[in-house]
Amino acid sequence: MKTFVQMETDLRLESSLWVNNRRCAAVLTGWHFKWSEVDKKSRDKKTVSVPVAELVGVEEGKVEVLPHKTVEDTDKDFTVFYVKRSSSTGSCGLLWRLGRTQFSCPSRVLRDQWIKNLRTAVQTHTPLRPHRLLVFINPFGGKKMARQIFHSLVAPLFELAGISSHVIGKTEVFSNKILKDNGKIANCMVKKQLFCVFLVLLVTERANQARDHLLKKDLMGFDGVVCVGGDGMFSEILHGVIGRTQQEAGTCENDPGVTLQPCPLHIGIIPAGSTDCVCYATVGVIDPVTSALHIIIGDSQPLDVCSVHYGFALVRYSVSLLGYGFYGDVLVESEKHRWMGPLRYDYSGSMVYLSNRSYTGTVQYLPADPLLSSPRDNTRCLSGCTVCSRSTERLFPNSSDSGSLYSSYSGHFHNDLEGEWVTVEGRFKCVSLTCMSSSCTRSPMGLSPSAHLADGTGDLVLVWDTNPLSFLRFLYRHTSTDDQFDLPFVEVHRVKAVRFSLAGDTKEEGHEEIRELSDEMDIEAGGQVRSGSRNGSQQHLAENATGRVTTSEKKTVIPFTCCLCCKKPPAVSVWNCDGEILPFTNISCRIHGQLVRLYARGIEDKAAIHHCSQERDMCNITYMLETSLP
Ligand SMILES: Nc1ncnc2c1ncn2[C@@H]1O[C@H](COP(=O)(O)OP(=O)(O)OP(=O)(O)O)[C@@H](O)[C@H]1O
Repeated sequence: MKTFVQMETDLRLESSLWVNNRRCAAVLTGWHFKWSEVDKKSRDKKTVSVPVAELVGVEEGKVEVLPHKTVEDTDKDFTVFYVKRSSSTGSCGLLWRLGRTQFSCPSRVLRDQWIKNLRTAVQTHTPLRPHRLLVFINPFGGKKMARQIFHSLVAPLFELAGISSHVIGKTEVFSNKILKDNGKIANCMVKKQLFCVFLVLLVTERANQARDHLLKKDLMGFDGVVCVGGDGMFSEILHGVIGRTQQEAGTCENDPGVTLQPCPLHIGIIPAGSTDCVCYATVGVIDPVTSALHIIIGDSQPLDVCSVHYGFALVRYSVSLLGYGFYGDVLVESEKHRWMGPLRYDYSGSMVYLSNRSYTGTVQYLPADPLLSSPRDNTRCLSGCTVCSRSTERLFPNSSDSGSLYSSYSGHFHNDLEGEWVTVEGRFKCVSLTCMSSSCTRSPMGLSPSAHLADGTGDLVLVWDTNPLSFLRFLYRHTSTDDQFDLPFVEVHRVKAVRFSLAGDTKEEGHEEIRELSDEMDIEAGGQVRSGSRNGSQQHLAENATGRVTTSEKKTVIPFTCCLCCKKPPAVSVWNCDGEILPFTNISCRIHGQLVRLYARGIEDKAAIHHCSQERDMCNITYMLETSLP
């Protein structure tokens, strides 16, 4: 802290600058860059204050970015790019846009001093800005627009921030990097602006290519991985990043009791899928420009991850929804109607609802400390959430500085599996577990509105069997602000771990199903499970470094085979794990606190930001009046 104060003092720069031919008083304090018109009456005077952490780039001359980048290279001007917020309708977060202001100085010397100081401030105070990024683009995700989204909206911003998106083509070779192109693998050249940043682009040609790349290729020197796609693509990258970290740490992911190592690589999500739930729940808006700006400034949002095991074999990781019963059935049904596009979810939801099914099972859960937080406490996990920050200290107790770089957490993770398990048994409409609110555009409050992104817990929602009308009421409440847990047949528990097993009369059928699936899925002792393919997009857990898994990929046998008009409803449902069907019913789940980090900062509180900026303006006005200008 002492050094920063010192740096802040060192970096102080104050002078008159001209914006649109109007004289402004400008001050750079290390943490903020502020300017306000000096010749206006004080009550009309407005101060613009940009945190240094939110500066995107500083360039010489008068720079325009729209419709194309143009630079008028004068020697007394410079242009500053920064994050500018605007509210958005229909989203819970704020849209970020690129702010731009051109400044003129009385002399070239002063101009150069401003540029140098602004760049130094950024380099000093934003240590998590990425310098090397690996970008994966799924050209088939969502509306198949991922490539265009990246090149038209994201690459220009990366370039401004010094992350050039000039693709090395067949005729161009940059530096000594030999690159494959023709649109498959392209490397980018680097232009020195704020930083020297290196970007590698990979447009995927098949499902799981990104995951395999992350598991097997040299990742030395990369700070982060950017995913341009939807939730399925994010999940692929999540598995790659976690798997690679455990491989390198020598941690056995198949052991359900093992403490997983937190991942040093950050993940950035540029939303370009048909469902972008993880992006929505961590940023508050589905907007490629907002997400790109979070990546550029190196925001860092820890995220809890749930591991799912079948016996001593890792099945998958989940961050948003792990749901049995209704949510599993809807996924199975929707897979049969992929041709309908996104409409298939509405159609399948209605069909499954009308079939009015429920399933027996035994749920065991390990409750989280009720004194820390509760799923019914009516709080929202927003940017700067105190529950999550306190959890960082609890999850990483031996870390000397819990605000320090993430890599320093390694090896200090606290294995928090103490407590008494609770067992409930009965007939459920659905059982679901989520590590985040899982809010999305359709359900702005999400599956569990008070769930936290990074507190090391998940919310377990048990919906007991009930009549169709009551269940509809429960489902409908997800689309409004009404409390979906305030119903007599619904329970919600904040938990650290969950086990599910088939119970009662379904036991035999369940075992049969698992035997069948075990035949389909080769599991070696201590090895990982490889599940089968779902329309080419299901992600499979890969062979680990030791090559213990040897099977080839096989077709998934979905146990839930009967159609909705069957006379006899199925006794067993399936698990929906972040949009993928799990091939096992009896599973154990465990939440790993802050296992990965995203280039995000959580959902910004619109009201607080507005209040804060008003206060800052007032404060700055007073400050300006008191400051004598040169
Ligand atoms: N080149 C590719 N060809 C086919 N599938 C791919 C390719 N690259 C990635 N995938 C797979 O496509 C799946 C879906 O991708 P993504 O999440 O980007 O799009 P989406 O439209 O949101 O998907 P969903 O079908 O889940 O709604 C992912 O599971 C990913 O593994």
